[in-house]
Amino acid sequence: MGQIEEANMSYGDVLTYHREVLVSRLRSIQCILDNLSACGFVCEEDVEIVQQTATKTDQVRKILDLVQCKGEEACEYFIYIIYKVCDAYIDLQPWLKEINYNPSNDVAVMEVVNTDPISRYSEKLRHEMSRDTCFIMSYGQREETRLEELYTDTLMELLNDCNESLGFLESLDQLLGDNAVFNPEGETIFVMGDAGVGKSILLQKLQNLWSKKGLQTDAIFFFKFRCRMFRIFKDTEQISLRDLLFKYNCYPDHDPDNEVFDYILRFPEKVVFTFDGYDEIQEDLDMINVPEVVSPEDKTHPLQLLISLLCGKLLKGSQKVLTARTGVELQSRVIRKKVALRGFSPAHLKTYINLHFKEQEHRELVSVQLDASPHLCGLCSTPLFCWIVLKSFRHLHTMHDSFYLPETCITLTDIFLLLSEVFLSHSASSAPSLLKKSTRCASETFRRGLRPLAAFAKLALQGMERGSFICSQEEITECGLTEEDLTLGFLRPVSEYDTSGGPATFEFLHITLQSFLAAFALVLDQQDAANSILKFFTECSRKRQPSCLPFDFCINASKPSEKKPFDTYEHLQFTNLQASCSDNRGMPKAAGCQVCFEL
Ligand SMILES: Nc1ncnc2c1ncn2[C@@H]1O[C@H](COP(=O)(O)OP(=O)(O)OP(=O)(O)O)[C@@H](O)[C@H]1O
Repeated sequence: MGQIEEANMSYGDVLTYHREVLVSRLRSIQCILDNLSACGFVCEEDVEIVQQTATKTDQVRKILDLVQCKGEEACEYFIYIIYKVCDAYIDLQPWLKEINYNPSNDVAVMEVVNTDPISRYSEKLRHEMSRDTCFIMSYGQREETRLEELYTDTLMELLNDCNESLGFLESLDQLLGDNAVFNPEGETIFVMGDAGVGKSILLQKLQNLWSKKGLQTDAIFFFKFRCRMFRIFKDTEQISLRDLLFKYNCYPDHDPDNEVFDYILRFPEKVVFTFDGYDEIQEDLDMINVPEVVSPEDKTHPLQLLISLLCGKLLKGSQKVLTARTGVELQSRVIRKKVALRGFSPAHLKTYINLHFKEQEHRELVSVQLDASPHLCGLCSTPLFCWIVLKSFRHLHTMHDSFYLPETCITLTDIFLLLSEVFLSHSASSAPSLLKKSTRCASETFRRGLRPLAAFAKLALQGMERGSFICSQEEITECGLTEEDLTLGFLRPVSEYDTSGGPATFEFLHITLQSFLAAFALVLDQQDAANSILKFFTECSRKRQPSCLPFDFCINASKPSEKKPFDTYEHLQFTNLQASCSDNRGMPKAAGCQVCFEL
């Protein structure tokens, strides 16, 4: 026999006694009907009668009447459904505690299927999130690696509002926890770090953990956004919060009564958001000059929605993780806690090498090379550069049986040249003979690959001049690139936000690669005067005030609505750096590059 506090009461009596609570708090009616019907407690006609009843509360009354007519077993099963599908009947969980409900052995063997739209949507989100996050995209579309086979922890330093260290996060699953929160009123967890330090991968891992229920949170919804997505909207475009969530993540199925959205509004603490790459939209936010939106029903510009979410004007209490490059400022009152990504420690680097190379002999050879070159090793604390370096080692080994990089003192320029060589040699080589490795001849590879390389460089420069990281098929063709060139790996498709079914757009594998190629285009163009090589320097010298977004647009009431071509500066710094490196090879060595890179 199951237990309820009013020990002598029958389940039927409990339903009568607590009828008011049940009528006012029971929401997901379909799930109750589905299960009652599957177990034969109600027939099709009963279901129709309930569904034809006008209001939700009257529907609950009808169901209560029905189960009470069917007897004790039906009444207990009704309570058992509420007990089992706790997400959907979250409002009634305190009531179950109050009556001290424990299922009887008889009812515990009965099946309950969760057909509630909220739970189903949560499952759908988890499923899609798991599918979308289980691979790390590398080498364009050429090669994808399972996240779990390559993900390595990085140093995650907790900071206070004065950027003083509060220690290090032990593991990523604690990111959403209360540890090191310096401003409980703040709504946003701010993760910052240099280009390529692994901010996006960290979010990907976080999303993947949530999809597998491996994250310390009881959030049942998780919405992920790349901030650059917000740039695809025209200035005049307006959307609702519902569209932002569902259209740009995933739609709830079978939810005629909008229960999912209502639930999100009622229980925002059950929602996690990640917004990746705030630096990419900082200037766009500067231009917004209308007051913040606070109504979840209103349509407004998506950037307004973003600001309202980050400030907690919308869905207050939801958890938000925002990433940005080092140097981007947010007002402290918005920030709940701050995490600075510091890249791989020597121990992480060792783990990462071991994941890359299965054979002990190879691991040792690579480690010896890295130990012999402190500059190279320094670069490898940044996961992106580490990935390039290790890929290059692997490529040299596969193609030429060698594990030796050309110089012991290596600059970023060398690293990107090596990456380009790897890409270009893919097109040049027929499969290497099983017995004989080819002899490496970098100059020959570049000579043969000059046409596509110059075309990619032109494309990169044009994008840089426009302040754009996305290129259309048309621009690609105009630069003389063929379909075959696209498979080299310099570009990767960006299709995630192309809901209109329009032609595909592309982005460079990484923004630093685009910067390098843009610099390459400048030095390639022999017609250009020497001073034009450094043309982005003037842009970077217009140093901007650190922004106190997301509030300063309220203060600066009117700003020009025209978008400036040079929105952010770091990639331009990088282009300048590469241009000056290329102009005088070997001058700023890797460590120097690293310092400039952080400017
Ligand atoms: N934790 C990690 N484990 C393994 N590889 C990583 C990790 N972090 C980053 N990488 C590698 O570095 C590359 C770049 O990482 P990511 O795109 O996350 O950098 P980022 O900090 O978001 O850069 P940006 O500021 O330019 O957007 C990844 O594609 C991946 O190959």
